[in-house]
Amino acid sequence: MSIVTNELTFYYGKKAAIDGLSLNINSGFNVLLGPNGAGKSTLFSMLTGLYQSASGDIKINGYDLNHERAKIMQSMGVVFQQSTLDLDLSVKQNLTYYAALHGISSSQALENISEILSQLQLTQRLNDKVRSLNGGHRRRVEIARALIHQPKVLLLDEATVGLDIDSRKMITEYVGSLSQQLGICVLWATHLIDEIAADDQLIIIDDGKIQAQGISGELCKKHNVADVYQLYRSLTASAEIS
Ligand SMILES: Nc1ncnc2c1ncn2[C@@H]1O[C@H](COP(=O)(O)OP(=O)(O)OP(=O)(O)O)[C@@H](O)[C@H]1O
Repeated sequence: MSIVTNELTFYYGKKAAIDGLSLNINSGFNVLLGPNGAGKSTLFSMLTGLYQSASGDIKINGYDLNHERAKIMQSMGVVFQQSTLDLDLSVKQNLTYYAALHGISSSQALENISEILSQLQLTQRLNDKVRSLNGGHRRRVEIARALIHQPKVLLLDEATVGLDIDSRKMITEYVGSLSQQLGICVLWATHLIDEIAADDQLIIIDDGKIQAQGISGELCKKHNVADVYQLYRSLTASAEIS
């Protein structure tokens, strides 16, 4: 499982939001850390094929995004920054509809949903309308939806922003355990520094460029700083962080 980008560039008008970005990540929990405006969401839009790179290329699990997008999408799950759930449908309806889009049979979908909702402690909410769920539960439904087709690559853009501490902890631990148990390649974009463990793969992005990539604890040693916060401060121009 891998995501490899080579010299990616993306412009909004004349401004380069992604600027010659080369990334190489494999199975496991990979944290993409950067301040507001660093280019995280733009990179996600490129990795999902929504935005076309002005130059460079993207390979996901060995497939070229320009030529084999359908194959990539079959094994990619995405949780975007903004919710895309239908609030007036139930949890089950949201999930079964998405499973059907992936060509999963109803019986298989129900089996997958039951297992994932149980892991996410949401079984009791299966028939509730999404509108009645709190923010943490809605996020869990989005993660469940992204996992229904058993993806090999999982992208999450600021999945825990705005959630309370318990929900954040539950979601980060769950996604972290998925990446270990199933060998999924997770790319977890965040600007919340406390979500990063010393053994996580860390990619620091700023100004549309990778500023550092490696095991979080090792990067701190290499840059001779005490913690990720100091590492982040030393590598980003306008660090504003929670
Ligand atoms: N639709 C747009 N039009 C023009 N500029 C944009 C647009 N979207 C983003 N930008 C700019 O591109 C740069 C990268 O933005 P992007 O949203 O990718 O960063 P981000 O790291 O995801 O930030 P945030 O954490 O605030 O979402 C920023 O300078 C931003 O102002």
